[in-house]
Amino acid sequence: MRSFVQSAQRVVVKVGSSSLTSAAGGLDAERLGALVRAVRPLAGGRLVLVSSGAIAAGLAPLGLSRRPRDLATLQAAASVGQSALVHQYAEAFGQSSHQVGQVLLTATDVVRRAHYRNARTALDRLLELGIVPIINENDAVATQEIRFGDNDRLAAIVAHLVSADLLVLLSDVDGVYDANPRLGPANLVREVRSDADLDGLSAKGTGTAGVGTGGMATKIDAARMAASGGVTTIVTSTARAAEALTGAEVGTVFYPTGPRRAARLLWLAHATAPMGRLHLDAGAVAAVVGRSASLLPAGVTSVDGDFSAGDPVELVDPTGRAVARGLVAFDADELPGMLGRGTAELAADLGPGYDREVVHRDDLVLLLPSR
Ligand SMILES: Nc1ncnc2c1ncn2[C@@H]1O[C@H](COP(=O)(O)OP(=O)(O)O)[C@@H](O)[C@H]1O
Ligand SMILES: N[C@@H](CCC(=O)OP(=O)(O)O)C(=O)O
Repeated sequence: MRSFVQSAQRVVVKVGSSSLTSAAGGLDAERLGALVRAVRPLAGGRLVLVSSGAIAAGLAPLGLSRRPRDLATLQAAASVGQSALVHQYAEAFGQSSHQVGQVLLTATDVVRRAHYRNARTALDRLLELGIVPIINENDAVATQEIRFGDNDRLAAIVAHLVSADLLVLLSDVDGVYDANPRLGPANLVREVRSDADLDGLSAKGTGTAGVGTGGMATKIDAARMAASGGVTTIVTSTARAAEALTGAEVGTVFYPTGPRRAARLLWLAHATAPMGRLHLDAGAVAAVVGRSASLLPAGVTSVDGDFSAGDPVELVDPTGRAVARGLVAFDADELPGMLGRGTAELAADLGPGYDREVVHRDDLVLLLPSR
């Protein structure tokens, strides 16, 4: 038995579209009901559910037989499907008198400091009130640029946002195998303590006929991301969820590989699309990487990209290697006139608003050596 599961006070469970849809596509109320029965013992303060399935649930009402390709129709399907999805959760949890609360997040909600605090406060309060938060990406308004992209990654971020002790990623396969088990014989990977345990693994293909976006590769990325921020993660199937949540040795466990980090910094480190690049001189690299200092305008030699204040950018060393990511404090078009100059001089010249860091140390993450 796994004692870390039995002692977990807050657990984030993520369920994929593959576990909620019928073979014909569309939402399957029975499968959803089975999932709810499996997670119900944690409901009422310990459980946060991250559920996919909005797009799958929206297909039939819109008369679509498969996932649409264009963003606007996807958004429409998600909008229609999300309400059906949450309605079904409300009914299923309602059987044990548990209330659910829908929370739809976009990437900006966990990057910008004020939004991040707001999301955290809202989730904390829901849990204190004994309500089960049902989280999904806000697909109806998310654009390509500001997407989490998949709910596995979103669940890893949510696990940090609520300071969860445990993240459980549920799918239609009972763990991570060394190759896609649907395509031939494969061996279950029981434990991942470092990236070396994943050497040679192949994670191509998904189980869902095009309604989900994850696949095993995104679950592995999300589990590594959560583990790098100190959250233990189990990957297993919905069918084994009840066992996994009582501590049975099922699925694949990713053990923590790093200390706990704020969710927004975790997202920043793993954000797939920085909006620009700041080129640093050697002194600035030494300050930022070696001494965890803020980045000042004096150490920036040039800037690429079209970003606004608050956007994620990559910090690169003089050889062009990305060494860190951060939330930039100025718009791209403000920076060229500031580069290489001291903050006092900038303040005297341009005004007091310019006497500050280009990237504050609290908004900076150093990239993992493996990246
Ligand atoms: N190495 C692997 N181990 C386990 N499953 C794998 C692997 N590689 C690919 N897969 C596939 O990933 C699928 C799960 O991903 P997906 O269907 O996207 O799940 P969900 O919709 O639950 O997020 C499995 O059904 C399996 O076919
Ligand atoms: N947000 C989307 C799901 C995206 C996603 O990651 O799907 P999945 O791989 O099934 O977890 C939806 O609700 O349809």
